[in-house]
This record gives sequence, C-alpha cells and structure tokens, in this order.
Amino acid sequence: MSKLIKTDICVIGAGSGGLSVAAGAVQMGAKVVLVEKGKMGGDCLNTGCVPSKALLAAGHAAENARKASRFGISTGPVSVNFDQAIDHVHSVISGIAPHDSVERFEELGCDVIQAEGKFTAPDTLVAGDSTIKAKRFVIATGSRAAVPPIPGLDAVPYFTNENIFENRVCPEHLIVIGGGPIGLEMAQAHQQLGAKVTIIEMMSILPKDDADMVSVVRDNIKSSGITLYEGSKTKEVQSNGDNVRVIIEHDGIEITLEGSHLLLATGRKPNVENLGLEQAGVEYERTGIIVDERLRSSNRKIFAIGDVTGGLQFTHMAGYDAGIVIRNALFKLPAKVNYNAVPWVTYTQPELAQAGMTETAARAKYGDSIRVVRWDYAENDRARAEAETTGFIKVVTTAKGRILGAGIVGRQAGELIGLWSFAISQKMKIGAIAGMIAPYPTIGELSKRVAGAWYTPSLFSEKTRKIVRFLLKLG
Ligand SMILES: Cc1cc2nc3c(=O)[nH]c(=O)nc-3n(C[C@H](O)[C@H](O)[C@H](O)COP(=O)(O)OP(=O)(O)OC[C@H]3O[C@@H](n4cnc5c(N)ncnc54)[C@H](O)[C@@H]3O)c2cc1C
Ligand SMILES: NC(=O)c1ccc[n+]([C@@H]2O[C@H](COP(=O)([O-])OP(=O)(O)OC[C@H]3O[C@@H](n4cnc5c(N)ncnc54)[C@H](O)[C@@H]3O)[C@@H](O)[C@H]2O)c1
Repeated sequence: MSKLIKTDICVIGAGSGGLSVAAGAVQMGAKVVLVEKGKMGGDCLNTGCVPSKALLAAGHAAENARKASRFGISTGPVSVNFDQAIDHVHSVISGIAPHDSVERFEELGCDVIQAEGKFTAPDTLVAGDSTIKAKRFVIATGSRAAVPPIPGLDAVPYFTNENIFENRVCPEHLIVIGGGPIGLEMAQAHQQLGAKVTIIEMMSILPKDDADMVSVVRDNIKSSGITLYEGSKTKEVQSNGDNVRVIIEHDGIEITLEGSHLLLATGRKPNVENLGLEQAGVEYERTGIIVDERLRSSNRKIFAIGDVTGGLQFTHMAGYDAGIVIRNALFKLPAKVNYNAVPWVTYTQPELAQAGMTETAARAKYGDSIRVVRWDYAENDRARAEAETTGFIKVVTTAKGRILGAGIVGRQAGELIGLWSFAISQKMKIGAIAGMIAPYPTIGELSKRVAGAWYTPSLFSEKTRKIVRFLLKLG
C-alpha cells in the first residue's frame, strides 16, 4: 500500500545539487524528502569529478617521476600498476562517500527514499511505495553521457564516464571521441599511465575556452605523444576481433584507426525522461529543463538546478544553484542567479582555468575598448625554481580597469583562479590586485604582476617621467 508523505521540500536526485539543497534546507528547519534512484553523491562522486581527478593524480605522479631527471634525480624506468591506480580511485570515492550517504542525510533529519521519482501531478511525486506531496519540489536529476549517432556504435563495446573507472587493465590503445574536458582529462590520465591514446574531435578541442590558452594545452597534449585529430568526422565504428576500428575523415582523407578501447566523451544529455514532467507542468527542451533567473520551472512550485538545466555543468554550479533555491523556497527571497564570475578548470597538465569573460566574449560585448594584459610563467621565479615555466595569465578589463575576465594556463591555474572569480564578483578594478602584497616566491605572484602590467604604459611613460623630474626639482 502506498505511503503518503507531506513535506515542505522534496528533492529529486542526490548529486551535488540535490544534496546541497537537502542538507541546507533540513538544517534550517524545513521538512525534507530526498529521492535518489542510484548512488548517493551522483555523478561527481561516483563517475565524474572525484574519480577523474584521482586518476589524473595517479597519471601526474607517473609523469612527474619520468620528468624527475631534470632535477638530477634518476628513478629508472617508471612502471605503472594500473589496477592499483584504479584502487586509489575507488579508495578516494569510499573516503568521501560517508559525507553523501543515506545515513548522514537521515541523521541530518531528511527522509531519504531510494527509488526512482516520477511526477503524477503538479504537486505530487511517486517514488517506490511513497506518494509525496510537497510545498516545493527541486529537480536535480543531473545529466548523462550523450551518445552520438555514429554508424556501428551499437555493435561495439565502449566506455563512457559511467564505466571507465571500473576498467582495471591499462588500454593498449585508447581512442577517445570528443575533445572537451572529459576527453582531454581522460586522454591525459591514460597516456600518463602508459596507454597509447588518440583523440578525435569534430571541431577544435575545448571550444568553450580562450583559444590562446587552448593552444598551450594542445601543444602539450601533442608533445606528450597523444595523437590528436581536430576538425575530424567519425564516419563509422567497427569491431575487429578484440579491437575497435574507427574510420574518420580528416582533411578530406579517410583514415582507419585501430584501438583496443573506445571512450565516448561527446557531451551530455539532461536526465529529463521518465520524470513525469508533462504531468507536473514542467517545460523542457533538448538541452534541459527551462528555468527563469530564480531557477523556477514553468511550474512555479518546482525548481530545477544543476546539470539537468543544461547550463554550466559543474559541481560548483550545482552547489551555487542550490543556494539560490534555498533563498527562494525557504526565505521567499527573489534571489536570482548571476553567472558573471563563474570559474572553471580543466585539470590537465598544464591546467587551464577561466573566470568570467574570455577575451572573445568581452570583445563581442564591449568592442575594442577592452584592455588585455598578459604575464608569462617564464617570468615567475617560483615557476622557474620548479621547472614549470609553460603558460601565462591573461586578464581582460574595461577601458577603466574593471575586471571582466581572467584566464590562466599553467601550473596550479585552478588554485589561482579563485582570486579572479572573487574580484569579478565584487566588480573590482585591476588596481586592487596590483596593490595586493603577494608572498615571494609564489606562482600566485603572477596575479599581481599581470595587474601591474596594466599600468606599465602609463606608469613608465614620458608624461610620468616629466612629472617625476618636475617634482624632484622642487626639492
Ligand atoms: C568525467 C566527469 C568529470 C567531471 N569533472 C568535474 C570537475 O572536475 N569539476 C566540476 O565542477 N564538475 C565536473 N564534472 C561535472 C559534475 O560532475 C556535474 O556538473 C555535477 O555532478 C552535476 O550535479 P547534479 O546534482 O546536477 O547532478 P548529478 O550529480 O548527476 O546527480 C543527479 C542524481 O539524480 C539521480 N536521479 C536522476 N533521475 C532520478 C529520478 N527520476 N529519481 C531519483 N533520482 C534520480 C541520479 O541517479 C543522480 O544521482 C564532471 C563530470 C564528469 C562526467
Ligand atoms: N574539469 C571540469 O570541471 C570538468 C571535467 C569534465 C567534465 N566537466 C563537465 O562535463 C561536461 C561534459 O564534458 P564533455 O567533455 O563530455 O563535453 P563537452 O560538451 O564540453 O565537449 C564535448 C566535445 O565533443 C565534441 N564532439 C561531440 N560529438 C562529436 C563527434 N561525434 N565526434 C567528435 N567529437 C565530437 C564536441 O565538439 C566537444 O568539443 C563539460 O562541459 C563540463 O561542464 C567538467
């Protein structure tokens, strides 16, 4: 017999977004039901950020050992135990899992239902043997790998992010279709752990990032031995015994690639199916659930957050969205999203990080009045000491110096971008960063130096020299 539950908030999906809403709302006194059909923690913990960064860490460790000779340290040939690298991945997941677990959320006071949720009416969701009536619903059902319509794909085995972290044998030759962040991070992790890797990208890699910065990543990917085909169409996939054959068209020429394994990293699809969205009066399109600036769907009592809305698909954005929903649903405040200062990072070696507008986006909005300043890692003493001088920081401002965007490609770029995201969100001018005291020698000095470079043309000009000479004459 069906159990009727009446609640304040019902959250569907216990990934980055859903867990943040549930934890926040219940600790602020709301009655919360959390519905999850799969693993608690969603994509980020189980098949996304956490395993990918753990596998990259293993790859980077192998690569750093290989490169140790530049410091006069000899390691001998580096041998990789791939199975143990995957053990590391799963131990990281298990270490974080209690934080996202059913037990923790029940302890916080949530009613956790482990079943698939489906709306049957605008104010009713059915999950397992429970019928839930809530004052507000939050859809946080995430996304999954999009599988492109490549002929032959249904007849060959392939990895997506959902099963690649279960593979315990290092691929002899991994063919990756898609050169976005998933494709590049997984390509590099596998290459550094000993696989031969080929990437096929139909446009150009990392299309959402600054082209100058992407070219640094591209050079590094290629010089590491990964074969990269950009602007290439995947025409067909065939199985060949234990191998997979991928036929591509590159520069008008047909090329047949033979690999041991195939990874699809060709973007995401929102999880909108089987949710009863029509019964709930929630409109959606191919890219996801349609929401307004307050993250309300076409049914004003149902919010949608994170990947299922198809916007910026990052864990920190799902968390940010959660905060907006809490303010709207619990405190009845008309809080709206502001994505002006959003940071994101691709965790390859070198890392690529962006916050706010790229140069191209800023030029499109403000024209040629913008100013662009740049500073190279090669000019940074810490980067020299660590023999990691590849990369640069680029900052885009208005003519008057308000920071519009910053991009960093190089060592620890992801750690450095937070300062710029903060500065953009606070509408700061570049002078605030130029005036900051940065400890020496840190990679972080790059931020101060690039900000200082903004003033170089006026500071070291003939006009300044004249003023200084005049003032000195006064005694
Ligand atoms: C390989 C990879 C690496 C990534 N790396 C990063 C990174 O480094 N940094 C970063 O910021 N982002 C990264 N991301 C993106 C990040 O994982 C997502 O943006 C984030 O997980 C989205 O959170 P979410 O809450 O919207 O969805 P999810 O985390 O996907 O959670 C949705 C949950 O809803 C559940 N669900 C779905 N339908 C139903 C239903 N009908 N009933 C009940 N439950 C349901 C699902 O089982 C799932 O648990 C990565 C993604 C991938 C795939
Ligand atoms: N470090 C991070 O924060 C991180 C890491 C991984 C994923 N993510 C998130 O997950 C999202 C999904 O990542 P993704 O890399 O799958 O998607 P993506 O959309 O960013 O990139 C997919 C790439 O595949 C290419 N592509 C699509 N179809 C193709 C085909 N048939 N043949 C060849 N190339 C094809 C596209 O041109 C694109 O460059 C990202 O946009 C990001 O939001 C974030």
